[in-house]
Amino acid sequence: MNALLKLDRVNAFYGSAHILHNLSLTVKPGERVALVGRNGVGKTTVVNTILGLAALRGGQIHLGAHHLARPRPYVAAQHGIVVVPQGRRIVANLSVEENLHLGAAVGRKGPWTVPEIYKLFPILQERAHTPGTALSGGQQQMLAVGRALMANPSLILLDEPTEGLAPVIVDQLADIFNRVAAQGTALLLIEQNMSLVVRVAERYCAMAKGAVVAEGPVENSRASLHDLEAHVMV
Ligand SMILES: Nc1ncnc2c1ncn2[C@@H]1O[C@H](COP(=O)(O)OP(=O)(O)OP(=O)(O)O)[C@@H](O)[C@H]1O
Repeated sequence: MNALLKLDRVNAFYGSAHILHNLSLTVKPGERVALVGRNGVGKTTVVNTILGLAALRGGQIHLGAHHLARPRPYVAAQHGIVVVPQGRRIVANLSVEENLHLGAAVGRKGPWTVPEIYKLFPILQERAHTPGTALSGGQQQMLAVGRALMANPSLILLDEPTEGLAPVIVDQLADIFNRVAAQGTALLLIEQNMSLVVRVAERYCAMAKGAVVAEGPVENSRASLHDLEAHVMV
């Protein structure tokens, strides 16, 4: 079976700044992969390159069987790959429910509808008509995940979804990510909180200086946590 996402020796730039250096990475259907590494190694740039927000100049990206010649955000979504961006980017003048509908704009059919999102996140139903940005940080993150699910993706790229959130919210999100993955959606989790990574991921790719430099299995164990922390310690 084709990988959902395959980056093969990708080089990416912001202007003349060369950020990704021959980076290779694969996510298969249903897989839960963590992309880890210190601040500034280029994790967000991996996402930005898939979306066309950083310039791809060398190497290849495949989304399933599709060769991504000109990356654009809507092209990724059409092929079932959606992003929960760092900072969430909830649209300020839209309600919670309107923000959810935005996620469905790509028109992919599948199990996720507004009522299904409300079953996953009852708090979003309670606050359906509130402006999205009036929610707490944790609730906004739930909204960002719900909005991504509305595109009925085969793979969700989560860019630091727990940044700045209280441990109790992180626990809730870990549970949600596991429920979403159990239903068959693959995850690529960019995360600094390794205790979340060991609860959600089954494999890690560690980055340094714009390339993947190590890969391995992840288990919900102390040994795995220790192993992962070595890749992010400054
Ligand atoms: N728009 C931009 N223009 C130029 N350089 C950028 C731009 N965005 C990021 N960079 C640089 O690219 C490098 C990689 O940044 P990136 O955000 O991908 O790292 P990261 O691993 O996601 O780190 P963090 O955990 O801090 O988000 C950094 O040196 C950063 O300063």
